[in-house]
Amino acid sequence: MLSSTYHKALFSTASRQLAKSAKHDVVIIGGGPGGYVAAIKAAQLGFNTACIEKRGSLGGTCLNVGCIPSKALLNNSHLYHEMKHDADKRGIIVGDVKMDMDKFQGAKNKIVKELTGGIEMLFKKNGVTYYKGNGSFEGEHQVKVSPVENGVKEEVLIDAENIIIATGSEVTPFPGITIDEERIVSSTGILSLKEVPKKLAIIGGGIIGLEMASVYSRLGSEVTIIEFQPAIGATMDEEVAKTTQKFLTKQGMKFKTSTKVLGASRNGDKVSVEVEGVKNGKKETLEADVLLVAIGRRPYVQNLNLEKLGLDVDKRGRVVIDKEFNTKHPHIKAIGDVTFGPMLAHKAEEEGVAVVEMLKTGHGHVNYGNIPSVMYSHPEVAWVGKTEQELKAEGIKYKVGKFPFMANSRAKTNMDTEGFVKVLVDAESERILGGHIVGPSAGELIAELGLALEYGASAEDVARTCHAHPTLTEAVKEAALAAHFKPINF
Ligand SMILES: Cc1cc2nc3c(=O)[nH]c(=O)nc-3n(C[C@H](O)[C@H](O)[C@H](O)COP(=O)(O)OP(=O)(O)OC[C@H]3O[C@@H](n4cnc5c(N)ncnc54)[C@H](O)[C@@H]3O)c2cc1C
Ligand SMILES: NC(=O)c1ccc[n+]([C@@H]2O[C@H](COP(=O)([O-])OP(=O)(O)OC[C@H]3O[C@@H](n4cnc5c(N)ncnc54)[C@H](O)[C@@H]3O)[C@@H](O)[C@H]2O)c1
Repeated sequence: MLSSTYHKALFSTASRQLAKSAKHDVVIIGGGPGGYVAAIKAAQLGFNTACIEKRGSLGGTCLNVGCIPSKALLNNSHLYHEMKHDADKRGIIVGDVKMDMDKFQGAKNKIVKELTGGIEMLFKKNGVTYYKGNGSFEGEHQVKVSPVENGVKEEVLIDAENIIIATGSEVTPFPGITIDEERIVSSTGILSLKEVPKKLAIIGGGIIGLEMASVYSRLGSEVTIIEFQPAIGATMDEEVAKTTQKFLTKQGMKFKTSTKVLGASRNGDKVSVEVEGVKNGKKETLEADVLLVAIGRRPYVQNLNLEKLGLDVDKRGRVVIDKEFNTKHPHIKAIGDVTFGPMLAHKAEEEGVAVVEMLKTGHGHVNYGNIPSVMYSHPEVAWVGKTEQELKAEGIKYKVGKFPFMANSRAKTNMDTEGFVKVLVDAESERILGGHIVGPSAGELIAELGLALEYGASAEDVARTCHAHPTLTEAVKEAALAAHFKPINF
C-alpha cells in the first residue's frame, strides 16, 4: 500500500489557513482505505481533490483500529509463542521468555503512527487537500466541514462537483450488552488491553474473534469462543473452517458453537456471560476477565445528513448505489464498507481506484469474484473465488486438487506443516474457480491463485509454471497438478 520511505517518516500536519468556503472537483468524505486511495488517485488523475476525515488521523478503521494494529499484535504474539514453546525443539535455547505488555502495545502504536502519518505525507506529495473535520451534506453539491478536536477551527463550506462517500463501518452492538472498552470490549478495546486476561470470552467466531483469540491464547489467556452458527469462520469453505477449528482447538482454544448468548454483565473485574445451546436449550453461565463482542460490523453514516438529499440506505444500513457506484444523484458515489460487498480494506481500495477512473474516463472496474480473504491466525487461512458449498449450490460441476503442507519440503524444513492447499476447478475446462489454503503463509500464497483466477488460467497452466524449490508455493503448483492429473510428491 505505502512504500517503506513513507513508513519511516513521521509527519506533522503543517498549520494551514482555513478558508470559510472552498471549491474542489472531487470531495471524499472519509479517509480510510477506500477514501484515501480514491483521494490520491483522483489527484494523480488531475482532479482538484479534497478528503475530509474526522478521526484526527488518516487510514480509517484499517490503519487505526483494524488491519494494522491487529496484525502487529498477531505477529509479535506469534514470535513470543514460538520463542517460548517452539525454540527448544529447533535447538535454540532462549531462557526465560517474558511479556512486557507496555512495550508490546507500544510497538503496535508506533507502527500505526508511522503508517497513518505516511498517508498524510502522500496527500501532501500528491496535492490532496486534507480537512480534519466532520463532513456532512448541505446541498447536492455542498459539503460542510465541521470542527473536531485538533482539526479545523471553524466551519468550511465546500462546493464540490463530485462527492464520494467513504465513511466506512462501525462495530455492530449486541443488544443489551454494554461495551465499556475495559472488561467488555469491542475490536477496538481488545487491541489495547493493558494486561493479558486470565480468561477471555469472545462472542463471534468470525475473523475478528479468531484473530484476537489467537493473540491472547498465545499470550496465555484461556480463550472460549461462543458462536451462534454450527461452524466458525464466517464465509470460509466448510472443509477449511472445520480444519481451522481443529488446529485452533489443538492450540488450546475452546469453542462453543451452536450457542446463543442470552446476555452478559460486568461485576467488578469479572464478566458473566449467559449462554444457551441452540439445539438442546441447555443454559450455562461463563465467567471471564474480559469479554470481546465481535459479531460483525455495520455501515457508518451518522452525521452525514444523507436524509437532506434523500439518499437511500438498505435494511442493513448500506448506502444504495448502482454498479457504477452512483447513488440516486450520479455525482454522489459511495465505496468501501459503507456500501455493498465484503468489508475488507483491499476491496475498499480497489473501489477507490475504480470510482475515480469512472469519473475520469467513464470506465472503472472491480472484479468482485476475485477478492481474496485472509485470516491471520497460525496457520493462516486464505481463500479466493468460489467455495465448494457455493459451487454445489450453483450446480457447477467441479474437480478438487489438494496438496498437504506435510508433503512440501519447505514446510518440512520450517517445521511448519499443518494444513493444505485446495484448488477447485471446472470439471470440463479445468479453469480455476476457487482456491482455499490453510497453512503457513496462506495469505501470501493465495495471490497466485488470485492471479490465475483473474487471467482465467486452468489447473494445467499453474501446474506447468516453474516454481522455485524449496518454497511453499510448490504446494500450490502440486494442488493444481492434483486437480489436472496427479501430484508428484504425494
Ligand atoms: C479489528 C479489525 C481488523 C481488520 N483486519 C482487516 C484485515 O486484516 N484486512 C482487511 O482487508 N480488512 C480488515 N478489516 C476491515 C477493514 O478495516 C475495513 O474493511 C476497511 O477499513 C474499510 O475501509 P473504508 O475506507 O471503507 O472505511 P474505514 O476504514 O472505516 O474509514 C472510514 C473513515 O471515515 C471517517 N468518517 C466517517 N464519517 C465521517 C464524516 N461524516 N466525516 C469525516 N470522516 C468520516 C471515519 O472516521 C473513518 O476513519 C479489519 C477490521 C477490524 C475492525
Ligand atoms: N483478516 C481480515 O481480513 C479481517 C480481520 C478482521 C476483520 N475483518 C472484517 O471485519 C468485519 C467484521 O468482523 P467480525 O469478525 O466482527 O465479523 P464476521 O462477520 O467475520 O463474524 C461474525 C461472527 O459472529 C457470529 N455471530 C453473529 N451474531 C452472533 C450472536 N448473536 N452470537 C454468537 N455469534 C454471533 C457470526 O455467525 C459470525 O461467525 C468482517 O467483515 C471482516 O471481513 C477482516
